[in-house]
Amino acid sequence: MYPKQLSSNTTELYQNLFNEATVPMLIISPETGQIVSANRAAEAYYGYSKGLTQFNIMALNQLSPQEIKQEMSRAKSCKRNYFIFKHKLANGNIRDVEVFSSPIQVQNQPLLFSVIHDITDRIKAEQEINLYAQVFTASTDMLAVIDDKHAYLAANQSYLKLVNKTHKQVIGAFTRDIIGEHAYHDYLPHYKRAMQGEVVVFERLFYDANRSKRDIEVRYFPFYSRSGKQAGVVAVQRDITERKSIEEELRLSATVYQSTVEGVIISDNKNKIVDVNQAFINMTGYQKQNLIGLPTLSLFTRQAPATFDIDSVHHTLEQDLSWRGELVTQCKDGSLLPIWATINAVTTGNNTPERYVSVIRDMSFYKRTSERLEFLAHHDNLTHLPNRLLLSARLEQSLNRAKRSQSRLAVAFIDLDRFKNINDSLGHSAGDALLVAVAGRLKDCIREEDTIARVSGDEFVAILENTTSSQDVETATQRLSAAFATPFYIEKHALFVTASIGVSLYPNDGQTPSQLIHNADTAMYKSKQQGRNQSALFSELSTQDIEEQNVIENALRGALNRNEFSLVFQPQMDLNHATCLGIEVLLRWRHPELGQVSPAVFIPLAEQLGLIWDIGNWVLHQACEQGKAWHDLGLDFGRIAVNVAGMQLRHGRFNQIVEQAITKTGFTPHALELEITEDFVMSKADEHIKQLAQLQAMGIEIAIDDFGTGYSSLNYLKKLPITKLKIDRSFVFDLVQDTDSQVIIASIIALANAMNLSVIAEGVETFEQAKILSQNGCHQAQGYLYSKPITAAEMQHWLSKATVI
Ligand SMILES: Nc1nc2c(ncn2[C@@H]2O[C@@H]3COP(=O)(O)O[C@H]4[C@@H](O)[C@H](n5cnc6c(=O)[nH]c(N)nc65)O[C@@H]4COP(=O)(O)O[C@H]3[C@H]2O)c(=O)[nH]1
Repeated sequence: MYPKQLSSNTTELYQNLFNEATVPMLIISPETGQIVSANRAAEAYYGYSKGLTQFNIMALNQLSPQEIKQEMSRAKSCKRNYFIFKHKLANGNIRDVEVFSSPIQVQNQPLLFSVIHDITDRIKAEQEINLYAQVFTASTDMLAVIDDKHAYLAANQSYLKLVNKTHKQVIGAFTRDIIGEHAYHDYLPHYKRAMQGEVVVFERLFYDANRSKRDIEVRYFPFYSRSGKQAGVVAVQRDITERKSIEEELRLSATVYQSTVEGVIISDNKNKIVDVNQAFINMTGYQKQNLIGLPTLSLFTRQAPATFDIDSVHHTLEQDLSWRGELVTQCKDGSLLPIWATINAVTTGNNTPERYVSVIRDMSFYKRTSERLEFLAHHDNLTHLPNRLLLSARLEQSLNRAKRSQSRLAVAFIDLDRFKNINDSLGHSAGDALLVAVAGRLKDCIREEDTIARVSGDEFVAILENTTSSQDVETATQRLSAAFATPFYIEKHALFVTASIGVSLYPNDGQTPSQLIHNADTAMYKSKQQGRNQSALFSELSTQDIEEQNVIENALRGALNRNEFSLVFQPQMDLNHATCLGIEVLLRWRHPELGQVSPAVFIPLAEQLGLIWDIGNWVLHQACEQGKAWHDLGLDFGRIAVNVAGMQLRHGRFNQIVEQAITKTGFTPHALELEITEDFVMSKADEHIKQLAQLQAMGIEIAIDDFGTGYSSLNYLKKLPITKLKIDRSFVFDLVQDTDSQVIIASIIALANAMNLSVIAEGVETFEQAKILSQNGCHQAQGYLYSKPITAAEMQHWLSKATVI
């Protein structure tokens, strides 16, 4: 509905107002859109002075005639009275305009009165604000605007997520209420600085809604009102947890790189060195600056291992982008260092190598350790001689050589005589020192191509190559024996040590390492039986010797049950009165096939096999029974002396067994004497003082057998509850000719006298020996001169006669 018609005066007034108004105004025909009239401000604005009425208003909008039509009909019917268009000015600028249109009627013609507002700048500003708002909202940084009263003016989604609150809860709320008292106090000093116009950057830990720890970087910017007054702070917070952990990883990697004990070489894509770490410098002694630019692989020698091939390393690196293996690098001082290298390419996205990282591990320690382990596996720990394993391997090789060259070789088995005595009397450290010294001498007396090995305790085996003639064998054996010609000085003792040697020969005595070693052992055993300190050839052993060796062990195991043992008796004489002071009981073993076996052979074997306990108990019981029987017959024989092996004494129940033998047989303990070897008793003197004292308290006497062959301590001799020393028969044997033996015997006698012990010599065969002994103060003797060991019946007969010879 258009307003009613105006009077002409009013029309003129409005016309003037229209023309002079500072706001651009247009009068437009709603039918056509044609500009009917434009005021001066409009002409100035559009830049068409006096020419604006030639335009259709919509032409300014650059619409098509069809669009103009539609727009006009919309304008006529539409209730809204303003529109926003883009109008083109005369200078070609396009401006955003807001058109306020009011329908008027002039001279019955319906017109549109339009006021034009240029809103280009406002729209631009709005667009800008809108853009910022979008950025603000969408930013992954957590943004909040806080006013000077600590209240939130704005907060974006990320921030709301961080504090786990809604927009409504946050806006207008105080920071203290949203982030909590603790965080508020943390933030406060930074906020205060920002409120003084500073840009503040700091980091802090934040626990998110899931209670996971996050690293947050906070930036506070001051923000100002239009008046230029600071209105608050813009807080930009960024979750730097990932960045921090990457930084941490990098820092760690850098620390590892510099502090690792493994050398690291970094090279470029042409494998030229760009950096090395300190460990590599320490390892090789090079200066870093001298290495930069060198081809990495040039550091590794082509020497060892033999399989190393630089070209294949290049090839593998190109193909697999990694290589690992054993190499050798030459250090600055020229030494060669075994290393384990792991080379990996660092690639770009398309798998092209950008860098190579070589990690170098010093293998010298492992090499040394494995060499050491290898050595230990094949050598005896004490003497460092080859052990049985290496001996077998070497013998195998020697045999192969001998087979090829049709030559001969000898295997010598060397066993120290009475080594156990030394161990027992001087202790294990002296025993060990002796073995080391023996090993040294044996090593010195063989040729370079020969081998000397230690196969067990005091047993050594030598491989003597190219021993073609029997003269060669004899010379080699003599050389081995010569190793024992002079005493060994161990712990201030001069030890005269001998060895029994057995020799087997390839090809006659065996074809394999085990056959040859076994046969040399058998020959050695024979030389022991023959009285020690000699050598025997396996080829010279009788078949019986060899078989005996093999069957003796089995035979001994059943000997007691088969009643193969018996006792013989040998009187002990008073030289002054030619009366019997005692009787030594000696064990005999007769095997149905082996015949009589010497105690020198079976007693050590019984000890070795652990049979001596039962055998010894049997002897003790039999001896007591026999003594009782003779007592019952009224025969006077002084004491019965029974040999006791070390192993029996070591048994916790020995004293009990003695007591039982006495009780069961009814024999008097005062007529019993136990003979204990010097070696054993000295080695365990402290342990056995109490045990022997108990026996002595029962009335039993203790004598020390084989005196002079061991290493007695005077101190222990004084402490031990003993009453008698038995001079070993080896001294008596050459008493007449050998002044050394005379001196030793004189010393033993003097010692016994000084300690108030009685002394008896064994093995007396001649009157001359008896005379010298007597002259030196030894008035007791035992030996073939008086009687060989005889059976119980013979002894009984001997005793029942007038015991005067
Ligand atoms: N050449 C020579 N020899 C003489 C003479 N008078 C005695 N003999 C021998 O000297 C050895 C003395 O015994 P032993 O030193 O205790 O040495 C004994 C002893 O250590 C051990 N033995 C013997 N019977 C037993 C036993 O029942 N138990 C233990 N544990 N060992 C025993 O066997 C060793 C050897 O015993 P046998 O062969 O019986 O050798 C005996 C004896 O027959 C002589 O004038 N000239």
